[in-house]
Amino acid sequence: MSVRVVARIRPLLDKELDKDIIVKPDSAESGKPYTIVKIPNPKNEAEDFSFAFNSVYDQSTCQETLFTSEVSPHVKSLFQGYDVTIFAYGVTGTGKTHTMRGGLKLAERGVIPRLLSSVFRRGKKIMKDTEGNTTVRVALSYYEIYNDKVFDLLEPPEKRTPSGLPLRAEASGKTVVAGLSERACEDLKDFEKLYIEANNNRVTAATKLNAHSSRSHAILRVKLTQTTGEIVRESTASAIDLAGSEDNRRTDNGKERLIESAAINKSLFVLSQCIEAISRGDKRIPYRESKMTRILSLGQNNGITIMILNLAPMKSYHLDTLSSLNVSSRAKRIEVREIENEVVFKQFPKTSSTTTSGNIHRQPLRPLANAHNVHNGNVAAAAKATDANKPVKAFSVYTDKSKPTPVTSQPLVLKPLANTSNTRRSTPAKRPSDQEALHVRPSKLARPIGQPLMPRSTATLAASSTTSKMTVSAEEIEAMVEKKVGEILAARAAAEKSAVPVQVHVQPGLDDAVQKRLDALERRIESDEWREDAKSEGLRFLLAARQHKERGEDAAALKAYEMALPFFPGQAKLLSKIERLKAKLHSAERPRPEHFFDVKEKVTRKKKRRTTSDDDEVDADYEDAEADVEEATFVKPASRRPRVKAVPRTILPDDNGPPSPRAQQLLDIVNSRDLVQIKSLVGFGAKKAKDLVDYLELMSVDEENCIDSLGQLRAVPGMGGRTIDRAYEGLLAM
Ligand SMILES: Nc1ncnc2c1ncn2[C@@H]1O[C@H](COP(=O)(O)OP(=O)(O)OP(=O)(O)O)[C@@H](O)[C@H]1O
Repeated sequence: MSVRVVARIRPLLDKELDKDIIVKPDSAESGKPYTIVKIPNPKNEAEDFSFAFNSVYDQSTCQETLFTSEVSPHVKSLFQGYDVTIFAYGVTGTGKTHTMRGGLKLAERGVIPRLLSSVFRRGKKIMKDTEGNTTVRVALSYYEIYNDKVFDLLEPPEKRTPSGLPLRAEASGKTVVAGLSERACEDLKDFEKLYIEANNNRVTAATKLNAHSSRSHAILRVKLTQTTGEIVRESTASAIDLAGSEDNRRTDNGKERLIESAAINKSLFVLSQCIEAISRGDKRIPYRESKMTRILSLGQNNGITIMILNLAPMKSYHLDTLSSLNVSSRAKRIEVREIENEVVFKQFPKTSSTTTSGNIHRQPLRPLANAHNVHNGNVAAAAKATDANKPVKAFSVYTDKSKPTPVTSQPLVLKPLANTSNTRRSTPAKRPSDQEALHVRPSKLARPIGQPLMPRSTATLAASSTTSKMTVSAEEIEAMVEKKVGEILAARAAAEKSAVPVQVHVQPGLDDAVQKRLDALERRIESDEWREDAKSEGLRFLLAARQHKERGEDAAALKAYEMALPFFPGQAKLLSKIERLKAKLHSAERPRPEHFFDVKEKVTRKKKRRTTSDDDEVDADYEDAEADVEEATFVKPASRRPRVKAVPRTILPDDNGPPSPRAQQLLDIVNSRDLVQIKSLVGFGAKKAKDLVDYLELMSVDEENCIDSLGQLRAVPGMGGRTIDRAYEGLLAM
């Protein structure tokens, strides 16, 4: 993934005064374009802080200049199959909506209408140039995330459900919004009509700071589909107008606005955590902690990301501006490499013998452009080969001079080339098949002779660094790629076919305790402990299976276990469960109680040592998942995590009411921001304590802004689930 971070300083508005300007652009060398933002140190105004960006746009920058410099070059990449994400970040009232949406007049149109206009123009040209052989289709989705819930903006507000639309992890690792509508869009007029209508649906509420403050993150998704015969190339441009971060004390917010602000601050905080983690090169990016970051998938997605930091130049925004400058300057350290997308066919090649023969006429994978992908085994390996000192997973640092070249100027190749979620995993896969596929990815370098699609310099570099290591033949690679794609498609088909409800619902007949544990598991699935989206999908199936089993619905349980199988392929215990259920259904004899099997299996599993290394990884995945299902349902929970000992279940005081003395004690400890005190709470390790303190620091620059209720505390990232209950119960036990 590549992230380009630019800053835009807005002009003064009517009542703002020149003398209050404190934010200024600067250049690294005189006469060069601006790349630095300067702002005084609030504690010593004689001293300036400098923040470096890829580009800085001053108050005089018009909409066209910003678009031409920052977005327009990536439209070509979009048509080459890359995903492009553009998001505006900044404090309320700094010009995010102006930048993304803009005004109605032609000159004032923002990034979004200009992007659409560009896409339609280029699409028409392609259709004309290919005399209709290539068709280009544009479809729009538009949704908002309000209070961490997703709502479709193309649907009227009456159709909204209180809980909003769920997110779904695709087998490819991509996170999508389930049930989101998509409208085909023929031309700019179509788009404008849809866009205006949808914006009327957007939740906005006036605040003291800005009379038209947007209180939700708005995400426009432009899906581009180019079809030439059987070959489909799909890519997506996402334009995101983030809600503004703000300081509640200055906005005189009421209760409702406070809740909105908490949700906004939470998601922006998680965004900043993700950015920080990526820039540090962490393995674990906490992107799953808010819906917005899950959808953005920072650090997970491929393609091109442009972050526009909007800034107001005045003193009244001083501390907020500093905070957002801090976040964005971290984003600037995110690695700057793009990844080529993988191949997909409109129709997956039939499983006839020809597809596995050496005669197939499809390209295994697209050529390496100027890209190296840290998530991709072979490219990372190639990078390693060329730079032994550089860790494969490391992120490189921008130099201010290096404006990232999005894609090499290769011609539009009407070859199987698509950005599809179907064949891509965001993280190194755990399943053996995926591992295998990753290891064989040198296929990108084993392009059939005579098709030098790679720019020469890149090709030479890549080849020189890897050819000596090539041990797999083109046919073998073909077969392996085929196998990999087949597996993914099978998993997807299985998931689509499923009639088994995979969401956890309240089930009559399950007692409260069991239901609570199921709910807890559901939350865990959503939490960062389930970083592997595909794995959590598999877990959902397992969970559904266990519910069915508990209710004696063996046929449905069998089906759900079968649905889980693609996520844990070849997993022996899962297979044996399936077999047992089949046998049980077949014989229809009265079985022993199901939980008897489970307990026994669990004990046996614990005693047994695994021996086959090939199966280790998949078994570990499966067993993790299965252990969680068991823990959540019927078996005495395994003591995998420390528990509060022998404390009778406590009734917590009303989350949003006045805190009880004990709750107040908990809040005092939290508000102390003292790591030692916070770490003394049950369930708080060093990391959790630090995250909490960081959050409090980010929420307010001084120490007056405190958490006043357990409800507010629960809204803090990482404080979900039973965290607060356990800390509270722990205090009682002391
Ligand atoms: N570059 C600019 N040129 C002219 N006016 C601007 C510019 N940027 C922002 N403005 C004006 O500043 C005001 C606030 O901008 P805008 O509503 O876009 O802020 P925002 O960051 O989207 O706020 P919120 O987070 O509340 O949605 C608007 O009146 C807008 O027209």
